[in-house]
Amino acid sequence: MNKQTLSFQAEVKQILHLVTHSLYSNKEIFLRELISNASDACDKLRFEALNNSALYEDAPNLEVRVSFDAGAKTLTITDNGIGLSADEAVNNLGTIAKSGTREFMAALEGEQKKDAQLIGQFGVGFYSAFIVADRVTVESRRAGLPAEEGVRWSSDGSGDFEVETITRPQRGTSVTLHLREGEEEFLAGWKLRSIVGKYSDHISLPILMQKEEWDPEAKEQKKSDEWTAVNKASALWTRNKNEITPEQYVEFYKQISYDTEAPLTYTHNRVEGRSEYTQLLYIPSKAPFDLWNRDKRGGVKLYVRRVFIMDDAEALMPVYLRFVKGVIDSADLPLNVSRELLQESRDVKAIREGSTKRVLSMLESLADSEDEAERAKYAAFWKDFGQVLKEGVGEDHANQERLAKLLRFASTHADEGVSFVDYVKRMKDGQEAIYYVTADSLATAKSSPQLEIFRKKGIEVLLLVDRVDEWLLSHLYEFDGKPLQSVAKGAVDLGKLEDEEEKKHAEEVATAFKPTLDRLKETLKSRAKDVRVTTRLVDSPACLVVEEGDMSAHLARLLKQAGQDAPKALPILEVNAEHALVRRLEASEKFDDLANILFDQAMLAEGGQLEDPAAYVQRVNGLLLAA
Ligand SMILES: Nc1ncnc2c1ncn2[C@@H]1O[C@H](COP(=O)(O)OP(=O)(O)OP(=O)(O)O)[C@@H](O)[C@H]1O
Repeated sequence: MNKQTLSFQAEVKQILHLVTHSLYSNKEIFLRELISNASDACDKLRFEALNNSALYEDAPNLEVRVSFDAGAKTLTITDNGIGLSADEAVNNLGTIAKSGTREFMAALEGEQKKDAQLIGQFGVGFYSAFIVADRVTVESRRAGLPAEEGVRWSSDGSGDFEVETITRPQRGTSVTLHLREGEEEFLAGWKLRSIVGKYSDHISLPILMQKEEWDPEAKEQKKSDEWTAVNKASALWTRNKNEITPEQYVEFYKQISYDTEAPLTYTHNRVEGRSEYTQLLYIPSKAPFDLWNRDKRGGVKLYVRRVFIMDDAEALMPVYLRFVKGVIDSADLPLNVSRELLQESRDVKAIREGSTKRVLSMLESLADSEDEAERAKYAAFWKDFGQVLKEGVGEDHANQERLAKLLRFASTHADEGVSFVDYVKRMKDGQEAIYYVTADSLATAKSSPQLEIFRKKGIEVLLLVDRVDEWLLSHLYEFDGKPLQSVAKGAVDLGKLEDEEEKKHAEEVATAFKPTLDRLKETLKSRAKDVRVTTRLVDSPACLVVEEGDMSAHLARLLKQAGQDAPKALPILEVNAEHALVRRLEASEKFDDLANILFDQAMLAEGGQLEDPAAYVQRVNGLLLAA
């Protein structure tokens, strides 16, 4: 073919115009695109050669070379992949507009129009060369064609391109960029290496560059004839599990997470079925400093067929698993997937569900392990990440039950590490509910007067002292069919755990106490919704509880601390009619003072604050002096 000048197709012209005039940030992306095309071309050769190994000619090792000529101001990306025939060059590099073209242009006209990253999302990667080049020359020969059937394609990216036949002994393609004025930064080895490292490290082919050495006389870097790989050239996750050592897994984790410590655990699987993908997911051993930032994007990188697509693909993991690091490599997603598309994609949904389940299984196998060291790992995980995992109970209904099993609490039985499963195993005969108390600290929780009857009867109570626990409780009502019941809400109903005799005795005490009770109600009517006799106390004279549907006093305090309005519901004062102090009320001349002191002390015991501490002190002092 003699030299021909052809016109770009109308839409391609528009794209080129936009590319050269609108993309100012992240220009370096062009290298990723061209390397990705080169790697695709090698994949295609590999595929075609499955049936025709002659296509490898005398160069069976597939590779990509990146070189530059500072004098000529050119940058060249060469591959020995499938190559292009003259017809393919004409069609694929100028005549046939791609399906993503129109969307790409619409996006460019939108808000973020200046970001070159956009180009990668729409399958028009080749044209990104024109962001930094005012002429692009492609020389190529398709594998299997004779050397004389090579092609040269060249364009300045305005309206036309030229094609001609050339002789090209070597198979594959080289794309040469004649850099624009002002783009000389891409003529430095270190710069190119850093871009390759950033975007193309996990391309599984070697990306080679000429080794450079410092020439002290010329005072510049001199290229040697030796070509070395800039990337690691092997996507770890694509290799077979049994070919990867634990050290390699750890090293890879450190590379992608910037963590200096080894991960707690990891999982590596190839998932096949409706959606095909590989997952390599790690759980760090320590919480990062920004764990609490829910807006922080996830730590999972998305690859499509080994080509890096994006970091922080939050659509791949639920927010409550934001500490998970790793790689997901999809075989189904298009290379041009955008964040927006990710949110809607069914494949991504399947990946997210599958990966969530994987992470949970990973945690379960630690938590339920026969091996004590593994269980200790779970305890360490829980210490750092437990509160974040609790968020999942409200956010991930599909996995709520599995998450509930992974929760760990303090209880009246042990200061940490109590699971619902442990609790249920220890439930007393006839016990129907899982009892808990919420408080600001373990000490306050442990000394809650409301626990007394439970202690006396040997019933375990969970002590919930994390800030997120109240929130957790608003999403989790039961475990294993057993309702979660606050010991500080509503009347105590130990149901079958109470025997008839006790009930009868309590009723008698209550009847005898009735006149005093009425006086108490009257005295405290501005402070307590109700005053009643209780059986929940053993050693304490009184305690405060709230009505079944009301907000717990602890939650109300948390909201107040956070500057939010909490509904003002008066508490109920419950008194232990058999306590010496309460008995004293009846005959006391200082009934009002004693009544208020009882109320204030109940408030203090549950970690609350007195509205008028001075009045309390005065009353106590008055009584002390009278004694
Ligand atoms: N190095 C190469 N070797 C062989 N063919 C190439 C090469 N680079 C580009 N091509 C051809 O040019 C076409 C257009 O490339 P372009 O980057 O614009 O889109 P794409 O590669 O199909 O999509 P994407 O950018 O999402 O990978 C490719 O589909 C391919 O046929």
